[in-house]
Order: sequence, then C-alpha cells, then structure tokens
Amino acid sequence: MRDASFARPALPQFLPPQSHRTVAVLGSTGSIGTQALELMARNPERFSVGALAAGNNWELLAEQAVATRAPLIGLANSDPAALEARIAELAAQTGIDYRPQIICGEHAAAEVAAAEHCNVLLNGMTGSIGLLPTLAGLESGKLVALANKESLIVGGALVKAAAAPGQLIPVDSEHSAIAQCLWGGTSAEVRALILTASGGPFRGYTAEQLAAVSPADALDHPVWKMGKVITTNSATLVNKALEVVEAHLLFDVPLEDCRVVVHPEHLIHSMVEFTDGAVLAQISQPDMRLPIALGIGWPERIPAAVSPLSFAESMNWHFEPVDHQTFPAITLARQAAASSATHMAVYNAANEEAVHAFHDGLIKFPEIVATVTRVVEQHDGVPAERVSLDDVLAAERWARTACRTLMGQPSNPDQLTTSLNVGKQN
Ligand SMILES: NC(=O)C1=CN([C@@H]2O[C@H](COP(=O)(O)OP(=O)(O)OC[C@H]3O[C@@H](n4cnc5c(N)ncnc54)[C@H](OP(=O)(O)O)[C@@H]3O)[C@@H](O)[C@H]2O)C=CC1
Ligand SMILES: CC(=O)[C@@H](O)[C@H](O)COP(=O)(O)O
Ligand SMILES: [Mn+2]
Repeated sequence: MRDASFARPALPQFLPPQSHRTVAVLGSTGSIGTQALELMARNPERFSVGALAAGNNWELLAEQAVATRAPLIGLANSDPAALEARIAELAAQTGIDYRPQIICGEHAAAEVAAAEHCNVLLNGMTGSIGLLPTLAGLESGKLVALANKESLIVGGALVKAAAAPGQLIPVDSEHSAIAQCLWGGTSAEVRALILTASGGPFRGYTAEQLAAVSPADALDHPVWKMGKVITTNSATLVNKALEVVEAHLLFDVPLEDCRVVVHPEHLIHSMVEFTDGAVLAQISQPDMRLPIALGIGWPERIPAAVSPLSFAESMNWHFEPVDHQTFPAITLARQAAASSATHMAVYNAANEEAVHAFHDGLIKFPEIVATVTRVVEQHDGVPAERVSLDDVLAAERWARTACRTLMGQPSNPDQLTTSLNVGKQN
C-alpha cells in the first residue's frame, strides 16, 4: 500500500479553486456522457464543454454540438458528412454561426482527448477501446475523470505510470465513494475496501435459472440505468470483478483486501474499513451525476449535483455475501489479476466478445463467464516488469480471436470491431 496520506487532496496546480473548467467528453451520447452534459449545462459558471466524441450516433452528437457549441467534435464510426450537414442545419435553425472542427475515424477519441484547449477529460466510452484516449488525456496533462474502468484494468501498470499523482480521478460510483471515504484517514490506517454490489437482476438465482435468462432479462437492472455492456456485466458480476481490480489499481490496496458485499438497495456506494474498527461509508441516491460532478470538479463538490437522500422515512437496507459458486466472475478476476500484467486485458476482451455474442443470441448467459474462463486459462501472460503497450494490444487481439473461435464465430482480425485493433498511438 502506498505510504501516503489519503486526506482530501489539494487542487491540481493547473486548476485554481472554483475555477472554470473546459471539459472534453468522450462517449457524450451514452449514459455517462448525457448525464455529464446535463450536469455541466446546470453549472455553466464551473464548466464548459470543450470537445465531444462519440462512436456512431451522429444525430445526437450534432444536437449536443450545437447545444454546447463545443469547438471540437470527434466521431469514430459514422459518416462525417452527415454529421457536418446536420450541425450546419441545426446551427442555422438556432440562428448561430457555429462551425466546429470535426475529426472522424478510429483515432478521433484519442485526438479529442489530447486537445490542448481542454484541461479536464471525462472518459465515458465503453470498453477497452478507451485505453488509448485515456493515455492521450494523461499524457496531455489533463485531469482525467475516468468512467471507462476498462482502460485502467486493461492498461494496468501502463496507465498508472502515465498518471501523475492526483491526475486520475475515479468516476465509477464505488471508487468515487471509496476516494471520499479515504479522505477520513491515512493509507496506514486502511484495513480493507468494501465495494458494494447491487447483485444485479439475477441476485439469488440458481445455476439452472441462469441458464434460461434472456438478453432482455439481463438488461433489466434493479437500480441503475446504464449502457448495455456494463448492465450485462452487472448481471454476470463481471462488473464487480472489474471493480475489484480497479480498486486495487487506483488505491494500491492488496487485491485480497478489496472485498465485496451485496447491498441490493445500492444506497451505500462503498465503504472503507480502518484499523481501529471504524467503517466509513459514502451514501447517496443512486445517481451517477454525483460521482461525475466530483470527478470533473475534483476535489471540489458541485452544489446540488443530486438531490440528497431523505432519512425522514423508514428504510430497510440489506447486506448479503456474494454467491461465488453461481457467479464465479469475481474469483476468476482475482486469479487473472494475480497471474500476469496481460491476463486482465484478456479477461476483459473475452468478456466484451462474449457479451456481444450473448446479445446476438449465439451463447447462453452462463456461457459468458464460462467462455472468459476458458480464454483466460489458455493465456500465456507477460510479467509486469516488462509489459509494454504492444503486449497489451497483442493480448487483446489474441483474446478476441480465441474467444470467437471458442464460440464458433469468424475470427478474422479485421472483423474485431470492438477491439483495440486501432493501431499504436504515436
Ligand atoms: N452508465 C453508468 O451509470 C456507469 C458507467 N460506467 C462506465 O462508463 C463507461 C460508459 O458507460 P455507459 O455510459 O453506460 O455506456 P453507453 O453504452 O451508454 O455509452 C458508450 C458511449 O461510448 C461511445 N463510443 C463508442 N465507441 C466510441 C469511439 N470509438 N469513440 C468515441 N466514443 C465511442 C458511444 O457512442 P455511440 O453511442 O454514438 O456509438 C457512447 O456515447 C463504461 O466503461 C462503463 O463501465 C461506470 C459506472 C457507471
Ligand atoms: C453506477 C455504477 O457505478 C455501476 O458500476 C453500478 O455499480 C453497477 O452496479 P452493480 O454492478 O453492483 O450491479
Ligand atoms: Mn460501479
């Protein structure tokens, strides 16, 4: 564990107190991105939108561009001409002269992440495709508010090495909660991090019941409204598995001291146990605008980011252990993370492929984690002492191909559209 105080951190030097921040938002059309834009629109004295980037949804991106007047827009996978025409049309309707710079193609998000006129990056993309943009944001000296947990899990030591102290800020609700609880003590006083899990839509299910669930069932999260991949990951408990590793990497707490408890109401967003037996918890409505606000406003709180929880009425909060037998994702991730510096990249890539296959009706729900297990077991990892970005990218590609082969799908690398197969960053 790092020998440092966790006390509330100082402002990064390049961000004066209460200063106006210019934020680049990656994944602006998604769940995190749209909530971030809503929050920033409510706090114009604190934030302006310096850049937006999305994958396919050019129609919504055009609306967001005109609404925010962001000077830089990135679009990865769709027709730039349609985006440009729609922006011009909406700007004319609004009566404004707005002609942003538009970057298109697979490197758009990384270029947006590096934009010099922004001092904060919010990475709200889904998947390990967010790795290169996270690295670009860190290397360009921005405060990086990280919702895209996959980039830290896949990049591991490489992302940590690229981040200056205090530069990488968690947006994931559990890790934002832990970061706040850690303001209450020093690293030497921390005994364990306790991540809460909602348990997902299949909490209490047997293995037999899980075999019969549909993609629609898996997307019916009991608490949170989120994108498709993370919602499916909540159902398999892969999300919690990724979060255990994320906590270990962010806070330098040993993996075995990053514990999980199921708390179905998900009002406690996580806890820290200290050496004297005290446990601090962060409690709030299950609303991502709180950790998003703290992430981009870090370490200052944004007033009224969400409405407070009312304690005026009776409430029942529940806690139960994880059923690791029926949901083996967390145990597998602990083993993978301890195995080598590339095993978690493999775990995550195989999971992304399997999740898509499940939603395409190609595999049943229990086969998601079963397939990830088989791919992880086949992997010959690279040790942390000599891992490079090329090693991580190669492990990613290998895992996607191995996973597709196991699932009887084509494994031509050109078809691995969800992969990090976007070439090396310059
Ligand atoms: N939603 C939540 O409450 C939480 C999310 N997270 C994490 O935040 C991240 C985002 O999740 P969520 O918002 O739910 O996901 P969504 O699926 O709702 O959104 C994903 C976003 O990524 C964009 N995107 C995809 N490919 C690219 C690309 N190549 N370049 C730029 N943008 C791209 C999508 O654009 P388009 O739609 O235009 O294709 C979309 O805007 C994930 O890592 C998730 O685990 C963490 C905690 C909570
Ligand atoms: C909001 C958030 O941070 C998600 O990661 C959420 O925690 C998912 O909940 P479960 O994975 O516990 O179902
Ligand atoms: Mn989370």
